[in-house]
Amino acid sequence: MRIVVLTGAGISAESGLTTFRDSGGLWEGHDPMQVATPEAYADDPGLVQRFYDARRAALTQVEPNAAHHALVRLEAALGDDLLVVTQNVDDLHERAGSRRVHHIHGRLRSAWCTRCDERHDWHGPLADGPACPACGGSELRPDIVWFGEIPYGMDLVEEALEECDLFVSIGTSGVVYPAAAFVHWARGATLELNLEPSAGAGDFAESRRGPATRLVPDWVN
Ligand SMILES: CC(C)NC(=O)[C@H](Cc1c[nH]c2ccccc12)NC(=O)[C@H](CCCC/N=C(/NCCC(=O)O)S[C@H]1O[C@H](COP(=O)(O)OP(=O)(O)OC[C@H]2O[C@@H](n3cnc4c(N)ncnc43)[C@H](O)[C@@H]2O)[C@@H](O)[C@H]1O)NC(=O)OCc1ccccc1
Repeated sequence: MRIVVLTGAGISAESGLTTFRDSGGLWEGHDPMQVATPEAYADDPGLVQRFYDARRAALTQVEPNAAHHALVRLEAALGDDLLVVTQNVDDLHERAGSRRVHHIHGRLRSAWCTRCDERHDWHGPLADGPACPACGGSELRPDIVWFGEIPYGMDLVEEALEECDLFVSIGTSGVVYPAAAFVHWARGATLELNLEPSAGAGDFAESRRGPATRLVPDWVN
């Protein structure tokens, strides 16, 4: 049984990470959808860097939850027949022990040098313009896919969806594309596990309602 699991902010909500739409959504009075754009970074790089520095720092205050851990158990059972595709930029899947995780929208704990194109594991702030460990330049940006930018590894994801026997979507509102279209790209059966109906709920063969920390372990066990 080849399974592709798509996760969104809802799987990390019970770990204490605010989702995009549930937290009243504002950051320093800014709509995240406005800050997470190359235009915002061009206009006010300091604002965007502080946005991601704050979220990167918040990772030290949270731990993976029962939903993340259940997917680790599923990976132990399925091995390479399970792929977790996440829209999340947090590292809770990996900290729970998942190995086969693909971040289509990037990672908070990675910095990308737009001068030498190197990527570096990064835990500290970027707002103070640190030097790139590879080229010494000061053009490190968050390794995050912003609105209007192409998500990472779409070929890998498309192939996995075309070959899967089951596609499961966990904790996502189904509003942001191309992730919101994956249910249509999936060849196999489709299941949604979400607190409330997502925008694409009607496109799933089955939808279950409830918190991820209950729904995901129940589904895996
Ligand atoms: C807003 C939307 C209309 N706009 C888009 O989709 C745009 C434009 C667009 C492209 N195609 C379109 C077609 C139609 C319309 C618009 C478009 N898309 C893009 O720009 C994308 C790039 C989008 C990526 C942007 N970056 C992010 N993140 C990183 C940044 C950052 O994190 O700061 S998106 C970001 O927002 C999205 C947030 O959604 P969710 O994760 O679902 O979170 P949300 O808060 O919305 O919902 C939480 C859900 O969880 C549930 N929940 C809450 N608590 C729990 C709980 N406890 N348990 C269970 N469930 C729970 C709730 O009920 C809720 O349903 C995530 O994807 C997240 O990564 N790029 C692109 O299309 O390039 C071209 C292309 C495409 C394909 C191939 C080649 C080229």
